[in-house]
Amino acid sequence: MLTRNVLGAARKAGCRFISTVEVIEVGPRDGLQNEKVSVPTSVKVQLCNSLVDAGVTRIETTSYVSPKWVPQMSDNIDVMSSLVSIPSSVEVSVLTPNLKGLENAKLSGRVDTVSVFGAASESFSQKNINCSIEESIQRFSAVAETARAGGLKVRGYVSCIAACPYEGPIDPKNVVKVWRLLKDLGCYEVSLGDTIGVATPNQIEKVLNALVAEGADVNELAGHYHDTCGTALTNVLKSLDLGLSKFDSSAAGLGGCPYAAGASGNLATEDLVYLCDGLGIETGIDFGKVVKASEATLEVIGITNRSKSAQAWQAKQKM
Ligand SMILES: CC(C)(COP(=O)([O-])OP(=O)([O-])OC[C@H]1O[C@@H](n2cnc3c(N)ncnc32)[C@H](O)[C@@H]1OP(=O)([O-])[O-])[C@@H](O)C(=O)NCCC(=O)NCCSC(=O)C[C@@](C)(O)CC(=O)[O-]
Repeated sequence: MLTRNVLGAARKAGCRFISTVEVIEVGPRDGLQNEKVSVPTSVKVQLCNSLVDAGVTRIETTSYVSPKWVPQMSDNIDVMSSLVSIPSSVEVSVLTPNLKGLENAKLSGRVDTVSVFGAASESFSQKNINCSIEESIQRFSAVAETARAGGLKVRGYVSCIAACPYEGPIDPKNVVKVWRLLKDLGCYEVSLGDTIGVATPNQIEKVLNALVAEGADVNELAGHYHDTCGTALTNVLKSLDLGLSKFDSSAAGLGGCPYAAGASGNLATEDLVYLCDGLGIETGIDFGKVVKASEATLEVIGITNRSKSAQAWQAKQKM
């Protein structure tokens, strides 16, 4: 339960009565997929295990896509075979664009959820998965049917909810159209991707209002906001105000999409947790442990933590 003070703070910040936020950690997949330095499997496994140790209860660990298209994820089978001991209370998800990906994902024995990923932009669909939106839904339909028959949950993504790197601004109607198709094929949750991180809160509001007007349940939506223009946290705040309580984020703000030039990382998990902690919203995640979780990965890649709140925390630790 929220205390009166916390509720007051949340109201002041414009948030509705949200007391818990579900964080879907996508760093090991979305965060790493675009890194040019090949990250050893053992480091990816350590990242996943440390994030779970930090309190993460939903984690996207890898993707079963073509190794020619995304070489960084080519060790998907090895990564997953090292993660079999992740507690069953943690929901493990992976990307599967087609039946081949699904069949490989099923081999691991530790996948709870497979994610299919569509786009509200034709051009992005072509560049990302080499087919039209319509063709992608046909593929996803086969994936969803087989996955659900095998007891797996199916999550959907809609990329380019505000803008496309090739087509520019995207009409919310196109987002609604793809959301509906994904829902109809059995996705229990649809994650809304501001793929190139350019959306501002008013645009997020338009998209969410358009979805809700067409019958979307906010409890079955997640925000997936990249932070290219520094607006990801404000988009979270706006989304909380509109009733969303699930957000994808990436430890250390790692990430970028191989088919969206210039798109920087996801919203950093640290910044999401910091915001929620300050608003008195539970995430179940230990801030300091998340900062530490990505240290080895960052060292291999040769970069520092991109999260502002993590940087401030690290500076304080050195004092
Ligand atoms: C979708 C495909 C596979 C179509 O690729 P394609 O070339 O059209 O597929 P294909 O069926 O013609 O197969 C070509 C080759 O790929 C192989 N292949 C085919 N499927 C698989 C598979 N599942 N796993 C492993 N190998 C596979 C297949 O076996 C064959 O191998 P070959 O005979 O040439 O040796 C390809 O376009 C692809 O892998 N694209 C990568 C997409 C990707 O990972 N993008 C980044 C993730 S999406 C994202 O980041 C956005 C998101 C989700 O985060 C939300 C947001 O921010 O908006």
